[in-house]
This record gives sequence, C-alpha cells and structure tokens, in this order.
Amino acid sequence: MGTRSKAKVISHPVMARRARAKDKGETVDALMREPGGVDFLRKWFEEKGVRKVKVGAVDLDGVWRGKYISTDKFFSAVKGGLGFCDVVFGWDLADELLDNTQVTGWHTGYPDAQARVDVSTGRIIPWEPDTAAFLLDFVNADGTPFGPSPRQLLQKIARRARDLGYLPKFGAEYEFYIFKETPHSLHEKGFQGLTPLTPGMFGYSWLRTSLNSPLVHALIDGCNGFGVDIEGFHTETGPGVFEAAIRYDEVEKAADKAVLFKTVAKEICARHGLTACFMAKVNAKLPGCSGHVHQSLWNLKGGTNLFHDEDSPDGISETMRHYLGGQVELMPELTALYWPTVNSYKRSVENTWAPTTATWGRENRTTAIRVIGDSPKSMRLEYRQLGADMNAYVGMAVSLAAGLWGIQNEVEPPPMCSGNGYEANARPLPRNLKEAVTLLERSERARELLGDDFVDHYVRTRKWEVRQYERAVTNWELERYLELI
Ligand SMILES: NC(=O)CC[C@H](N)C(=O)O
Repeated sequence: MGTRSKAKVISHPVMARRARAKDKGETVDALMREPGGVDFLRKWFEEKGVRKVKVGAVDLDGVWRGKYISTDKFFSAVKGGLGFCDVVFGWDLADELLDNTQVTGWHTGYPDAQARVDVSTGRIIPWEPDTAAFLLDFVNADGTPFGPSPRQLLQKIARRARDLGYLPKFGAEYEFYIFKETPHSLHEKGFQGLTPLTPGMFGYSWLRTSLNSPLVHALIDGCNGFGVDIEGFHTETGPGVFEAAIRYDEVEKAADKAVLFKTVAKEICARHGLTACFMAKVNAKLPGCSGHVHQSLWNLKGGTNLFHDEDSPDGISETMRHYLGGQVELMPELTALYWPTVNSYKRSVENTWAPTTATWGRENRTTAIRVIGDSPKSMRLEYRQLGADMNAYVGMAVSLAAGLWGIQNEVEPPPMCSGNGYEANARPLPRNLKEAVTLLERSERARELLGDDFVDHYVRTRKWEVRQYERAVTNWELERYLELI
C-alpha cells in the first residue's frame, strides 16, 4: 500500500482484483463489501492523515468538475454511490444550460445522477496534503455505465482492445501557454493584451525555465507527487509556451493522467498568480498548442510491442499498418471528437506543425500521424491531430477505436507521406466545427464504434457550441468593419 509501494496512486490487492473484475462487470461496491474492502481505505486514510476528500469527473468539454466531501460521506459513497447533479451533462463550459439535450434538461428536472467512486484512482493532493482525490464514474439507475460519460467511453473501447488481445499503451504531451494573469485580471482586460510569463520566442530555453524555476519545480513535483509522471518539461516556441510530456501507461491510466495534468497545471499556476491556458490557438500570429498522443498496442502481458515486426522492411507490423489505416480513413468524420471547440480548427494552419490533411508519415511533423521509432521497444505512432483542448478520454478512446476498426477490417493506409504534408494529395480535415459536426452526425461508423448514446449526446453539445459562436460578434469583425463599412 501507499507507504510500501513507490506508486503515488493507491495500490492494494483489492485494487488489482477490482481492475480484473471490471472486465467481468462486477461493481466496485460488491468488492468494497468484501472483507478488507473498505478497511484498507480507512487504514490508508489514517496512515496518510486524510481529513477531507475531493471527488471529481471530467465533463464532455474536458473540464474537471468536482467537490470536497467529508470522509464519512466518502465511505458511504464508496459503498452505495454518490448523487451528483446531472446538470454537468446539461450545460456548457460557461455553465449555460443547453436547450437541446435529451439526457437531462428541464424536461427531466435535473435530478442527481448516480456516481461511483473509482477507488483505484485514490491519490493524495500534494499541495493539500490532508486531502485525498478520487475520480468518479457516472452510472445509470441500474448501475450500468452512463452512455455520454467520456471516461466510460474510454473504458469501453479499452475493453474492446483487450478482448481482441491488445494492451494499448498511450502517453499524452501538452503544449500550453502561461500568462501572468489571474481570473480577475483576465476579465478586467476583456481577455486582450495579456502578459505571457516569458517574452518572445524561445523554444527549449535553458534560461527561461531556470528563471522561473520555483514555478517549474512546483509543476513537475506537483505532477509527480500526484501520480502524473512527467517525462519531459521544456519551453516551446512562443511567449510563455511550455510543453510537458507525461510518461506512457495503459490507456485508461494515461487518460486519467492527461486530464489530471491539466488540473494540476491550472491549480499550481493559479497558486503562483498565473493562468495556464490549453486553448488550441490563442493568437492567430502565434503557434497553436498540441495535445499529441503517443500510441502502441502490446500483447496482453505487456512485454511485446505488436506495432513492431523485425521481418518487415520498415519495421511496421501488419497490426500497426491496419491501425494506421483505420485512423487515417476515419479521421475526417471523427474530427469533431478530436477537435471539440470552435477554436480547435484555428490551429489547423499550414506550416505550423499542426495538421491540415488526413495523412501519416515517418518522422514527419507535417502529417496528422507521425510514426516514430524502429526498435521493438520504441515503435509507436504519435497522433498529432489532437490539440491541447482535447478531452483526453474522448481523444484516446476515439483514436483507439478507429485503429482497432482498421485492424478488424484490415484497412490499408494511404501511401506514406514523405515531405510536406500540407501539399499532400490527401483528404483535407474539416475547416470548422460546423462542418465536422455534420460529418460526425452522418457517420454510421462513429455510431457503430462509439455507441448511439454517446454520439447523439456529443453531436447535440457541439451543435449548441456552433450556435453560440454563430451569434457572437468577435473582435475580428469589430476591427475589420466598425470604422470602414
Ligand atoms: N512540437 C510540435 O510538433 C509543435 C506542434 C504545434 N505547436 C501544434 O500545434 O501542433
């Protein structure tokens, strides 16, 4: 347990059983009722001095929502679940109520949804040391997974991978801006004229990270202490732009770490009077922010990388080839899931290292997928379409589902793109959210792979987002028309 193992995340034989039991459909509370189930959690709380618990989940927009609960409430939630107002599936990023959802709304009275505590995700919050954090999963009244839940979508697709004999190992990396701004100053300035943490363009700057070392160390140590292992951290090109690579893990844990990374970055920055921003494109003249996801499939024991084949001339196995084939084939119609915001599409600009075409290449940063490595250990792909504004559960689940579909249907990828992917003779990616949502809504393959309940709700939320944008009068319009027209 905590003290014996080096792992920052709680670990115990019951946890391992729970992980295995997931596949058999056993519930957490059934296991927690077993002898030793809750007791070990109580002991862990005592050892760590836990006085409060924070529970949370990611909504469809990828926003982390949660609350503090008492330890008593927590133990009752572990046994019998927890009520959590289902409005988290009925409002947008700004807490505006969607008028077109079916899963919740005025027509249902916004009841409490049932949430289950995923006890295997327990971790101490390093900067709130008497508080433990746990992730929640939403369930229907009968205990089955709640269709629109992004975390459960990923669990479903990961189960599919394992049923096919594959262990997906994924790892996310994020580029993000840090501004010398607080929520108040952002609002006072109308989100204009913001001060970046560091001036000018300076990628891989030894100097800039050193000059901001209290923050940089707080971010790295905060993540590591929270079970989000940081493999690399550096400045990217752009004022105040940083990049963090999170160590790869089994896909479900990799996604948890990716969403937790974002909340750690935002929390630690806020504690330093700063704002961490994961928009895909903050400024048309400056680089966009990626949320690249490295991916490979291994055998179930995890020792053999099935993307590598030493007998193949390029080292790419048949499994990897078909996986790539599925991802490239479905890329345009699944784009609304990879690029969830109106802003995501503004990152897709030529000559910015962000993709504009449904392409793949080898060590090529102009394509949507980059194949990396050539050894049994390193062979993988980097799904570069994803931006920093991705919902990591959705991005990982959907790209995995597309790859598995490619394997099952033996889909051949288009020829590898060597050279400039922006000029490739390839299908363009959708130019905006409206176009992407139209493709997704019509995609039978998306429904088949992800389920009607998820796709239907997702499409509704994106249509709402498009409507909000279409009504907005932007700064660009004011600057262009106000005086001259
Ligand atoms: N590190 C890189 O490859 C740059 C990625 C680029 N900033 C993007 O938005 O995709």
